[in-house]
Amino acid sequence: MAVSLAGVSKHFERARGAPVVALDDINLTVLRHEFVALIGPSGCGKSTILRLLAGLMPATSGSTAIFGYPMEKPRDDIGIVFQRPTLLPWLSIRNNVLFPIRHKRRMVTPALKQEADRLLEVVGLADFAESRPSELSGGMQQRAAIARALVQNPDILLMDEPFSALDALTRDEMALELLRIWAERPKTVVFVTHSIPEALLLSDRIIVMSARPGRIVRQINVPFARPRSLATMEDPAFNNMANDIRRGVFSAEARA
Ligand SMILES: Nc1ncnc2c1ncn2[C@@H]1O[C@H](COP(=O)(O)OP(=O)(O)OP(=O)(O)O)[C@@H](O)[C@H]1O
Repeated sequence: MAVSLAGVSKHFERARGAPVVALDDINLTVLRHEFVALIGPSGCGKSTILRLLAGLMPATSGSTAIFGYPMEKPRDDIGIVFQRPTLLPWLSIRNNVLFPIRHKRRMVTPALKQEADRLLEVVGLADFAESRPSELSGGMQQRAAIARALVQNPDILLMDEPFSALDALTRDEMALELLRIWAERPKTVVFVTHSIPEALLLSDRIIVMSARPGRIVRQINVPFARPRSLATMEDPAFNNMANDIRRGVFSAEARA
């Protein structure tokens, strides 16, 4: 088991009024090398789940474990891609990608530098390695942030709507690239998205959450064979499943 949440609730205190119950009794396990997508209405607690798994904050109750160990603080074997790129403005794109390694090991070997350049190539930024973040578009910065999350080849990758800042074509390209990277270097992925087709294209299992307080209302095993490609999305079964999930997400049950 790579990831497990057992009876997890998260309340946020507010300056005024009762605390916000963001998550209520979440029970979720993710197997090693499984690719899981989290979907659900805005504000249902998807990002909160990722932040708990990343060790960025504690749960109010319940337990969170990574590889069987209670999650208490951020770990080096977890890569995170947030909704926004969060690059350091004074560093070049290459040095941003290398930042987690520099931070951890204090020195960067030529092999790691090569790996950073390889990843920049993969995300289409080879020509921008020396540029500063401000010289890149939002989507390009996000691609750099994806390369940064991958540079340590983490066992667990947490991705919070990582492609939402990208245009539709780049988004599909990056999704397929992520699948390729995942096949080449298997890892456990928890991927938050608002896009049902993206969740179907990428994941082994889709977790559907209800509106706040966030609960898991449905889990769907995605049956499409791998490797997947854009052709997978042309399969009529793909559309049927997407429509079925869409109805579920918008149903009274999901909003209860
Ligand atoms: N630091 C915080 N302080 C107070 N409330 C918070 C905090 N972070 C999240 N919340 C609240 O918790 C709930 C869940 O937020 P979260 O960001 O996890 O939702 P989400 O499903 O990721 O939303 P979206 O799809 O819009 O990104 C929301 O009601 C939000 O207002």
